[in-house]
Amino acid sequence: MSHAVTVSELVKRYHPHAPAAVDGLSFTVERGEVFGLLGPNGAGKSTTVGVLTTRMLPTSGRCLLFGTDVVARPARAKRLLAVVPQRQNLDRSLDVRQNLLFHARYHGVGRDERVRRAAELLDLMGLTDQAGQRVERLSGGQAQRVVIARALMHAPRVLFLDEPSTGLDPQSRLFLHHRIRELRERGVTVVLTTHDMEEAEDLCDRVGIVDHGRLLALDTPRALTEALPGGTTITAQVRGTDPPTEKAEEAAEAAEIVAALAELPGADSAEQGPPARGTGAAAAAERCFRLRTHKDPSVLLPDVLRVLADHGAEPVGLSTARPSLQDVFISLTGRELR
Ligand SMILES: Nc1ncnc2c1ncn2[C@@H]1O[C@H](COP(=O)(O)OP(=O)(O)OP(=O)(O)O)[C@@H](O)[C@H]1O
Repeated sequence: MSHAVTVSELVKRYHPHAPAAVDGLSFTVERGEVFGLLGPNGAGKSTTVGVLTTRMLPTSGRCLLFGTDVVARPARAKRLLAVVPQRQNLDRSLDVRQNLLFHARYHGVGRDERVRRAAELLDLMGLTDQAGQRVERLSGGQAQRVVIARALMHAPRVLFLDEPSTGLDPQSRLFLHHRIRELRERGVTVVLTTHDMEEAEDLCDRVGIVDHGRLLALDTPRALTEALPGGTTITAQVRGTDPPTEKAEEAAEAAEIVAALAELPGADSAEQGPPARGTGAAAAAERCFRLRTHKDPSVLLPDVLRVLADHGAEPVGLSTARPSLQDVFISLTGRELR
């Protein structure tokens, strides 16, 4: 069975002498998967989606949707796909429901089926109350939902979302993420582009990290972060001594704590770090210890607390942090994503 999306050695050059915007990209997307292309501005994500959605021609390489070549068979490819662009392009002269119905008619969906699908999608997107409203009166989040509902009216098998959360408030973003998961449950394949690593981590079954038109890594968010050296960090904030002990004594005590933490079974390394909380004298007096592990951190937490208690150190905060996709990007490129 063919993949939902196949991209092979895709190259796109906007000008003959300009560097390639997409530079030999290859990946596949499975049926029913939420797949994310994650990368900074200018990485080539929108260009890749542009070729896949027949909006632009590639310089070389091949793109297939469910086995259909998008360059050789663009009309057939268009029936299989829907795209939600970065900027909403609703028809301002129509109301919400009419936007959906017109789109379906354009795609040859019969009358009864159009009406049925519009009602179902308005409900799915939480827009039933806005069905008769002119689109210019909608909020940004509502308009985004109408664009998605409209895109789904011809029952595409793969939905492309270009930076779907840009400009959305946190509540609308959450709503959108729920709906995208629901679409996956219904068997729709979703390909989204984002430069938001939290979005990619939350939503995507697999993520392809792109930079300068090239694929740097591709895997599940979990596998990408777990492959990083360093593993999970456990941070313990400890109350300062009162009255403050001599500097030398305090340093010796801290070194003992660090050594004991580093010796715990499952610990990869330990160190003393700068205090992480607040400002002022109390915070300045706080001390912070960090331990890195590749094991389940919850198993280590009781041991960490025991080490602190053994040294008379009173914990005031304890937290764990798994590496993020941001850390993966930094390790791959040496720069931050944003
Ligand atoms: N129409 C165009 N003409 C010339 N160059 C273009 C055009 N569109 C994009 N580019 C260039 O191609 C490269 C990739 O751009 P693209 O928009 O695909 O990246 P992106 O990863 O989607 O970034 P963003 O998140 O900013 O949309 C960039 O260097 C961009 O300047």
